[in-house]
Amino acid sequence: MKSSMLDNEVSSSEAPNPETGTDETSDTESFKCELPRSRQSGSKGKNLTGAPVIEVINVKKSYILGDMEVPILNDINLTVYEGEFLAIMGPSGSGKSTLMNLIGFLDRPTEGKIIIKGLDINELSDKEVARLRGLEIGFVFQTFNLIPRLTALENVELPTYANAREGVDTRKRAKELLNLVGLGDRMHHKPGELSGGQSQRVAIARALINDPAILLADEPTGNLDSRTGCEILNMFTRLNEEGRTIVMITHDPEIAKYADRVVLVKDGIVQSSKE
Ligand SMILES: Nc1ncnc2c1ncn2[C@@H]1O[C@H](COP(=O)(O)OP(=O)(O)OP(=O)(O)O)[C@@H](O)[C@H]1O
Repeated sequence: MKSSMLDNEVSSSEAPNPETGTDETSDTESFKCELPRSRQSGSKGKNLTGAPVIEVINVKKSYILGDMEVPILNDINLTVYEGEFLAIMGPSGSGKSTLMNLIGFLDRPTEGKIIIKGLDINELSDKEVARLRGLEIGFVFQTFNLIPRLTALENVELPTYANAREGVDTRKRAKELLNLVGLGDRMHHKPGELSGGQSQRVAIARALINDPAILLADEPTGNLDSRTGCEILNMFTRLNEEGRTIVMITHDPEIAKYADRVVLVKDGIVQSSKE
């Protein structure tokens, strides 16, 4: 078990609203996230002495449309270190999700190398890639991507059907994770019976089921009201402080403040990287 977050109680700010039983709020416009102290300027200064956990080297990606090759990523170079919280920003259509999908082995680059924890995807079989992805990478998407006919508990367990760590009682861990994200009383609900914030909590629990080293999040708060979004970001902050490497795509500079470092993808390259 990499983190101790399972042992922690869900903080009151992350618990569902006791009056409504949901985590949705009506004051969506007025609410503003208070950045956790550890994220406020001057107190970040994280000492990243860990090994590179993600290396993107001279990566190009194009799509074939009809008989045309459309280049999306021209020459991406990016290193993410163990324990880092990185935000990826950039204009719509610039290729942020494409890059994330390459890092998460959901797609392969046209050229170049992606190395995860020292393993080069180009040198792995499809089976090895699937195992590395299943055990070391957790995904959180803007649209939650839960399976509608499965309960919250079954959705959280789902990744373990393909890949699971040896000796782990996955049912027990799935329940612990749902408790952790404040959904102990919603385990047997299906996604259609959950709010957006609750659905995203299920998706986070699912992403953590195999205790991955890396969390990849594509606009994880994009479909949530601001208060619920803050709660999800605070959850990410805690997961990061416990040692997980996080890469998050966002359009919102306020959300990017949660990260240690922000990179900008534009015109097919990583254009800037500011601490
Ligand atoms: N499977 C695909 N086939 C062809 N083109 C694709 C495919 N996937 C993405 N694209 C194109 O690649 C470009 C980059 O898409 P991508 O989703 O990576 O951008 P993005 O920066 O994440 O955008 P947004 O911020 O709007 O989500 C877009 O022009 C898109 O149309």
